[in-house]
Amino acid sequence: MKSYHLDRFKGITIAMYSCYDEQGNVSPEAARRLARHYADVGVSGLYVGGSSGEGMLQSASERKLTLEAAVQEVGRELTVIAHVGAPSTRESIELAKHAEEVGAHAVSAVPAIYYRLSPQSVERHWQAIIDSTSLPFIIYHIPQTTGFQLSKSLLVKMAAQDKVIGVKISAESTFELQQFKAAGGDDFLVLNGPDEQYLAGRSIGADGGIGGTYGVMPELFMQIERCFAEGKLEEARKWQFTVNEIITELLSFPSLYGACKAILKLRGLDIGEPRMPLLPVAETDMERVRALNEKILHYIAQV
Ligand SMILES: CC(=O)N[C@@H]([C@@H](O)[C@H](O)[C@H](O)CO)[C@@H](O)CC(=O)C(=O)O
Repeated sequence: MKSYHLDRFKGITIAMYSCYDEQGNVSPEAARRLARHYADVGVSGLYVGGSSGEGMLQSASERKLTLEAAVQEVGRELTVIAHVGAPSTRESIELAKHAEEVGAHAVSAVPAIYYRLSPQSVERHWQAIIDSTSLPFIIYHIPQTTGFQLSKSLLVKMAAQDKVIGVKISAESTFELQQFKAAGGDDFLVLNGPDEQYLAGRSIGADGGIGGTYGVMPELFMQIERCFAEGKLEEARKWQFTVNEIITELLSFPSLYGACKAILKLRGLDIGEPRMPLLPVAETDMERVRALNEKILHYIAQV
């Protein structure tokens, strides 16, 4: 059995968006507002600095500012996981140590990006991060962006350590998710990444989910989770289909995060635009964004 309390990592964890001011600088104030909003909605946790958080587009000091703001605002109410993946192991270690200092509850990392890495390199990279703090560690498996395919054997080797408490799997195969769950064992968390498959992931063994589109409709994902936990599978499926209709529309914009941020802005939560090369919503698309926001609010009102 792991010596860490795993339940706190289950449920709905929001992959928090980046927060910038009008000049495009990281805004700790906006990060606090956004984190507070999610805590008030009642989600389980925040995943800070991941894909949705644009960690890879920010300097280490910017990432630290965002994490500090989130932990200070909601660290006593929510589980805060710091994504510390970076192009180099050295930078990831710096971020992991900082995450521990400021009170994050876990660290997580993708394999180092850009270079094609051997499994041995990735293992050494993750191990160096794990050894740099006393925090639990969650592997971030997202092969479609990193190009690294995590094998079951490496997963099993990593999961044998007390500190390695789980994997966030953003690959789209629910079969792989189930295989990782079986390989990791009962006290190893598997967290669903593709939001379109939240219910499928949960049904086949995921313990919860971490997702980017949760940020514009956390209530709907909490509803799927509630229905699933109560065994109301027909209802859970209905809500998953609703969510998928919304995600399909979100993905039709030139940038998913641009659309999500524009929606939050319409609701009074201005967290800036995505950072280039990610695109903001074009003025000509704003009518569509407004209609989508209305649709999401309509569904949220039915929960
Ligand atoms: C490939 C990818 O970016 N997947 C997203 C999903 O939330 C994704 O945006 C969603 O399912 C829409 O396709 C997450 O798994 C990533 C995530 O949680 C993060 O921001 O770190």
